[in-house]
Amino acid sequence: MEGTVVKGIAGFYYVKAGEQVYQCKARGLFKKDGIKVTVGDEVKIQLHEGSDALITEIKPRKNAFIRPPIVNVDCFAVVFAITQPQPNFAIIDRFLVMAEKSNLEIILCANKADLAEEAELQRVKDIYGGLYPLMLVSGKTGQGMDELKTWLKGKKCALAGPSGVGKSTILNALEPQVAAETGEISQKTKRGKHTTRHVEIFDTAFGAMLFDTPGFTSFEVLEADEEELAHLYPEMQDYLGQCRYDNCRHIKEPDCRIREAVTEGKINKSRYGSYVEQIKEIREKSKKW
Ligand SMILES: Nc1nc2c(ncn2[C@@H]2O[C@H](COP(=O)(O)OP(=O)(O)OP(=O)(O)O)[C@@H](O)[C@H]2O)c(=O)[nH]1
Ligand SMILES: [Zn+2]
Repeated sequence: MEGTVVKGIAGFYYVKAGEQVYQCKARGLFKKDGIKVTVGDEVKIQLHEGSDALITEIKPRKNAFIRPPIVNVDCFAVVFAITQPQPNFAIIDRFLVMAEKSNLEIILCANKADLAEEAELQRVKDIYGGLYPLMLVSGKTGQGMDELKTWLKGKKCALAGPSGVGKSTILNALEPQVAAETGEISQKTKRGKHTTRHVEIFDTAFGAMLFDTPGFTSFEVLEADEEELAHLYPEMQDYLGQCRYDNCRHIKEPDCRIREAVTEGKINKSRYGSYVEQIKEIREKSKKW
């Protein structure tokens, strides 16, 4: 039988196959390959009468995240607030770069549309409108939720974004049942900062599977290298290879096509600023080693 690992606690894995969830054990067989069964895994299981089922095979993964530990994410909904708090575009772009690197579909959820001024909305549209599907939503009023559901349907999705932008509120608007269960857990988690908690993926009535990943707020490391970074900015693709130097990093080099495109307004300044910041960060990090 085949199914999806929806939860792992204390050595047990919970595998959803059809409408049933089976409590399973995983024997040592994966450990020798350095693989640990993870939430999101597609697996084969064997049922044993009178005892726990056994996971016998892990299917190849599409992608894998360490913090939080989840795999096979089809879609990242990167959430930010259009206002209150003001968007931190550098952080949004880091989420986007990570998502680009992970081979998954990206949608942007600009939340708190109910509070946003026209100018604030316009700024967000100017930066991201042509790059990614951009949804103006409000977890509070429900604006945009139907459109969001249509995008998420049929996929394993994670809401990602900084603290306080409204991820829990959106989750609640999408599927109150899921939010209720995760709310309880986060209450417990908030008591101790380093409490580890389990990750879970929930089936929704509208046909998406949602990872409950409240920890998906920041990144330990930016895993791109200098050369790769520009490839993770979709708007730069058309211009790569047209700079004077083959190894141009598009910072100060002469005859740089990317910087030209920024001047011409073809690449957004805010996005380019994030790129430069990330290059500097990658350089800093390589100095330490
Ligand atoms: N007006 C308005 N307020 C919102 C909206 N979405 C969230 N809020 C409020 O913004 C605050 C933060 O929302 P949360 O859903 O807790 O944010 P979060 O991203 O889950 O935050 P963390 O749990 O810290 O990661 C709360 O006070 C919400 O009531 C919205 O669309 N409109
Ligand atoms: Zn260049």
